[in-house]
Amino acid sequence: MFSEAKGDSVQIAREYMDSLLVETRVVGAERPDTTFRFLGETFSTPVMTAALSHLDLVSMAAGAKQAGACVSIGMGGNGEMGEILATGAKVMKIIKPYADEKEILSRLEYAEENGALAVGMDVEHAVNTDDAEDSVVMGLQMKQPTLAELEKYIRHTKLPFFIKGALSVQDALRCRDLGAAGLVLSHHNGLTRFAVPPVMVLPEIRKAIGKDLLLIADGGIESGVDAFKALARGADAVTMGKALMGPLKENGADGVAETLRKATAQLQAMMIRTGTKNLKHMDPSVIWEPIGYRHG
Ligand SMILES: Cc1cc2nc3c(=O)[nH]c(=O)nc-3n(C[C@H](O)[C@H](O)[C@H](O)COP(=O)(O)O)c2cc1C
Repeated sequence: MFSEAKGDSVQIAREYMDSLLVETRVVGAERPDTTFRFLGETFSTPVMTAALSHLDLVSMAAGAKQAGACVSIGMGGNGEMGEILATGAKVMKIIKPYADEKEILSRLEYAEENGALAVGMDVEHAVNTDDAEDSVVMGLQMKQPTLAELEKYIRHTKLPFFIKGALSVQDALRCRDLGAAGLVLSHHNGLTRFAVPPVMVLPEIRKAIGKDLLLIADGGIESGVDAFKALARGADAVTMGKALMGPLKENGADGVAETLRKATAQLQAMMIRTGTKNLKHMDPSVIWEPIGYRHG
């Protein structure tokens, strides 16, 4: 039997993130620019909102828009998606791996017809954590999509398609071959026990796929310092989830905007301290990691 406490992937990811040290390169550093160009749009920051659900996502989107950030949204029907899109925020809709294909196709079609920026699927949420049963989420049955099904969903839409839950080179290569636009590297709040932290596996995935896929690091991003570490290790963007929930509850859209702006300011400070002039010049060699795990 494993230790449940030790197998908590959220905790493992936190400890790994905090073990990473940053080398300063301040001499002659230029004022950094956090402008983020993504899927033909320009954002003020590469810090996005995570694909949350069962919350006031309309205010979340309004706050992200205020801060010039891209929004991802999770489970929810087309009605809610419409209200979120009406805020004018740029939205990536992450669709659950529903067993009923109609649920997937209708959301893909709605997202495309109503101006979403991108879509995706959180494939990591198909099965339960501690048995091999398919999950039931909010009364809706999930199912692990086959490669053929995933390819069908990707081809069903003209929108860029992101696979959320890929966390290995094997999955990254498969997603690229299926025609995905990118990955959200995630273990979905520890759904997989003892999961390799996204920020740990990032450099290996980046090396394997080069620029073929956009990489978004998800999980445990609580500050601009965390964001900097993920970006330096090869992410194009990061998402912030739980860290936005308190500010959303307390101050609605303004709380979300303020938190995203603060994270972006912290990211900018880390960039100036490391001589990183913009997001295109992130350099993994500024990060020092303790010698520890090796891919076995
Ligand atoms: C309340 C809540 C609802 C979530 N709903 C979804 C969802 O519907 N779809 C999804 O892909 N992920 C969902 N997630 C997972 C988040 O997108 C994210 O992967 C996870 O929270 C880790 O990021 P964080 O540490 O920044 O929160 C949810 C997380 C929370 C806390």
